[in-house]
Amino acid sequence: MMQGLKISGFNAGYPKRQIITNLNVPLLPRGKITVLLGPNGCGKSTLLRSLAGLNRAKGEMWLNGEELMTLPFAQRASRVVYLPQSLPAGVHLHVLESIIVAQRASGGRSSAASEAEVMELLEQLGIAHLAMSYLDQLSGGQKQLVGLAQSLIRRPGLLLLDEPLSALDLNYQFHVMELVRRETEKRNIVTVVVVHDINIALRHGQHVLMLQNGELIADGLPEDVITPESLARVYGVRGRIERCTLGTPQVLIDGLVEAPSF
Ligand SMILES: Nc1ncnc2c1ncn2[C@@H]1O[C@H](COP(=O)(O)OP(=O)(O)OP(=O)(O)O)[C@@H](O)[C@H]1O
Repeated sequence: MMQGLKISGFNAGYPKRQIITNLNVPLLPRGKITVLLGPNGCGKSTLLRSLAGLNRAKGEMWLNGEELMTLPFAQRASRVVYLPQSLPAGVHLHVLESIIVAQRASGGRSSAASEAEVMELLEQLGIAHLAMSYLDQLSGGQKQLVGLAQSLIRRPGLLLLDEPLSALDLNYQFHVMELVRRETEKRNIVTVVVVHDINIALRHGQHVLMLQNGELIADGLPEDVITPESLARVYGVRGRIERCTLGTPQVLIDGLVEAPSF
């Protein structure tokens, strides 16, 4: 049985607008973080939402040998969790309750998490002290961490995180990506994370997909996909890859490929 996520002939979009056309992704590995990159508006959120069954789509998606597109929504939702860019506003629950509610919403495939398990997860995310705080009284970054806890507690086979770092400070970005990497490995799941920061992708991604205008233009190891050529083609910037003293690759941007005219 094929392990990982395979996407074939995938089409997705909105009633009057097709965004993703005939997307084929040979295999996203299990136990590893795949980073999804691409310019604003290229279709990253549309793709993730469609994989989660939240947007209309056609085609095939195979997760560990099981075809998910033909499953009833509730069964698919127990296997695929999508964390949107921001949590819905106006939910008057405290953090602990919201995580228990999220877990119950996962369709009962996994046994109920104990309060101790939820608290341990909050501890790992550094937000245990917020367990009794109301969601609508949290900062943007704290809400993102709660969203991550709500996603992980549902024990998905496919975890889709849409810009989970956008409100986090530098230290938390690092901490959260390390946690997501550890959990992805421990749970042996497929995790896809949308980020805009190329250096986060290089440092924390173990596989990279690059989208442009709804089409997959590169798929592979971070250093094979993030190159001066792809940066110029996809983002229109002149970039080079340098190594820091610890050997980690970093992108330095020297300017735009074509200077804008004023
Ligand atoms: N509900 C909608 N109805 C019609 N078009 C939409 C809808 N939502 C998004 N789009 C369009 O689909 C295209 C892809 O949007 P999407 O949000 O998937 O891009 P993205 O790559 O996630 O962008 P960003 O990096 O800016 O978040 C955009 O042109 C957008 O205008």
